[in-house]
Amino acid sequence: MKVAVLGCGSVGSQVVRLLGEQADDLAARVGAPVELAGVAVRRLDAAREVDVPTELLTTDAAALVARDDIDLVIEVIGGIEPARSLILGAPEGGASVVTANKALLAEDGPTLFEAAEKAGRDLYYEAAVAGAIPILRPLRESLAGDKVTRVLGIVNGTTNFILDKMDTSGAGFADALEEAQALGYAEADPTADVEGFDAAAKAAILASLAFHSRVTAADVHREGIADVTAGDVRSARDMGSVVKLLAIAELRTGADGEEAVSVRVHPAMIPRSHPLASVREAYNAVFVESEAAGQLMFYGPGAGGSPTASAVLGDLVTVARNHRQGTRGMGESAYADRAVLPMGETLTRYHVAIDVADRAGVLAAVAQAFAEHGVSIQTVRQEGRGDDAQLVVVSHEATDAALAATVEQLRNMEIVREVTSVMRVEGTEE
Ligand SMILES: NC(=O)C1=CN([C@@H]2O[C@H](COP(=O)(O)OP(=O)(O)OC[C@H]3O[C@@H](n4cnc5c(N)ncnc54)[C@H](OP(=O)(O)O)[C@@H]3O)[C@@H](O)[C@H]2O)C=CC1
Ligand SMILES: N[C@@H](CC=O)C(=O)O
Repeated sequence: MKVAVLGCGSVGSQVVRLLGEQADDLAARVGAPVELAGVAVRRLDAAREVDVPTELLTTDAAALVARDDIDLVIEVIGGIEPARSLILGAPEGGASVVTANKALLAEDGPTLFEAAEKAGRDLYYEAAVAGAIPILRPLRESLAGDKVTRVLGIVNGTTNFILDKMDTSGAGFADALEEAQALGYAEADPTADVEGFDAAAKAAILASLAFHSRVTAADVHREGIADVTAGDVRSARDMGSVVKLLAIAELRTGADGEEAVSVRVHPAMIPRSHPLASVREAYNAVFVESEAAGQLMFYGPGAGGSPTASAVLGDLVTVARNHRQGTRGMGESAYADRAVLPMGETLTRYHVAIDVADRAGVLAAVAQAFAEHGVSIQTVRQEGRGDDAQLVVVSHEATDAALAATVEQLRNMEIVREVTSVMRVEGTEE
């Protein structure tokens, strides 16, 4: 089994290391030696976390993929191009593909699956979602006989690391991000993490598999953590909650009465008693709810070179075994034709902190604003007096559009000095 590794950064270097260190075990599991045949990089002279024999290094990834002795291409370059062309080129040349590239899969997955299928080759991508956690195989295979109704999780290690540091050590956003980058968790451009693009790509992949539907990154409502302030984190703490960046994919009934898919990524407050609240540092966790199985939880390291390489090598063994048996794994399941629900129609809950003028009737006026949009209030409490007076409101579930309109109205009220924090709330309504 001859393997070409494209990219030798955080993930690729660990794939190369494991291919060397586990060579005997891999050969035993596959039933044939697994040989590293080449490693494509951008810079030949860059310092690497692993020693790669000079004769295996190349900057010509396309030529490596086109070699007719390559059985498997592992793509860990990332981004859209040249990754897409290389992944499309591999099956044409007779090789299967393992990739960790969620950005590309969420943008153009079906094109890649079709190319692999047409050529009778495998395309596996367990590492693309939640690092080392086996979550895609369970969704695709173990739960294939069940009906998944909801997937809820923390799927970005970098943002979880940042929010955790802000909560526990009072670290500033920039310092926490720098630490996450040094640890190899962040994407080449950390905007993808911070602005929620990475989590949105993973949410699209999860939703596609969970609901057998075609969901792309563009279908996902996305908000990152760049606007989460120390005040929001403090506000959450005062409520006995934490702020997490959540990816939520669920089946809901649309306005037309048809089953639709709702997929979103946004920061949310969750109670400290919620299992997701205890997911620390760069760990990820994914809850899956299905009709027959009930609730399942998957937890583990969601980012970093070595954990991600573990998932890549798991796929390698599967592909190699298929290859030895002259077969290929099941392709993606047929796509159900489900609409994607607009965010405005999605049911959510809000936590709103409002600096108000401390005078009679304030509470009634604020409650009236919520009522006018059909949003009922779960709890409201007043903090401080005089110039420091603040109302903290937590709503019951309502459409996101109604909640957003309520906040807009609050911002325009004369008695409201400032709406200081608006955040969605997840977890049981107590
Ligand atoms: N880091 C993580 O925790 C995780 C990453 N992933 C995914 O894994 C993939 C790789 O991520 P990561 O290892 O962090 O990325 P890095 O930025 O650390 O590494 C990228 C590698 O690709 C090489 N490269 C870039 N452009 C080219 C090119 N045109 N031809 C050949 N090689 C090229 C770079 O070469 P050079 O070193 O010479 O610059 C580098 O070795 C991405 O898709 C990412 O989303 C998935 C899960 C977790
Ligand atoms: N940048 C990503 C890496 C893994 O997918 C993250 O932080 O989760």
